[in-house]
Amino acid sequence: MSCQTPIIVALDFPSRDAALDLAARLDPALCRVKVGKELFTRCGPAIVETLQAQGFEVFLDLKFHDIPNTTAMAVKAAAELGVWMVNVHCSGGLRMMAACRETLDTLNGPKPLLIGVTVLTSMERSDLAGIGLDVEPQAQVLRLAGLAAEAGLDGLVCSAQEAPALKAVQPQLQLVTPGIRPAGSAQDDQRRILTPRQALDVGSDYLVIGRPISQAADPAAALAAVVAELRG
Ligand SMILES: O=c1ccn([C@@H]2O[C@H](COP(=O)(O)O)[C@@H](O)[C@H]2O)c(=O)[nH]1
Repeated sequence: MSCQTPIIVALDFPSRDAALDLAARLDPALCRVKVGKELFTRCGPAIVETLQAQGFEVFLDLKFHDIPNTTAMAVKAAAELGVWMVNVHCSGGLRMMAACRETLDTLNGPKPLLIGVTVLTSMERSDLAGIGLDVEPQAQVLRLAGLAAEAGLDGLVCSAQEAPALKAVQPQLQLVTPGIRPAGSAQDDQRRILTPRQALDVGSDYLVIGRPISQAADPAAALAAVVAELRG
């Protein structure tokens, strides 16, 4: 049965043991898990298969960004691994995203949600200026969202701060929002943040939460607190 929770816990760890230690403290009925670049580069597909065997649906957060054929074949490999969600950078362009969509659509069986990364939640206006984009993050997110919608993607990675504007123009896209910080927790390197409750209230579909849970003294209690905040 598919998990009903909006919470995705980021397993950002340097080893299999550390990731599985946290997973053992989490309940697959209360959260999904995210495998990102650090853990996947250390452990490979086996860590995904292990987490799936433990009952977790896995978001493979490798943010593919390459020419259309290479990206589409990477997405196909992720689909064949049985992940629940996979993502590509929208800045790879319309043809790249469309190639991923077309490739997934040719596959038989369950397909992962195909999600486009817009503007990283660690970035603010000055970071965009540094890469030659003289624009507010939300304007760039909306531009990339239009391309993702045209390519037939299922959703976007964005900040929850952009959710109201996105839902107004692309209500069919599911919004996956990192940069979630429970009140009182450290901002770390994130810049465009909201609390779990705020994020859900403004239209986020999925909340990606890493360090506020993974680095907590009691990760299970930290997850339970987020669950309670969302129910309250
Ligand atoms: O724009 C983005 C895209 C991905 N992420 C990832 O989400 C988690 C957030 O972790 P925290 O510890 O809660 O900051 C992390 O794995 C990032 O790679 C993101 O933060 N922003």
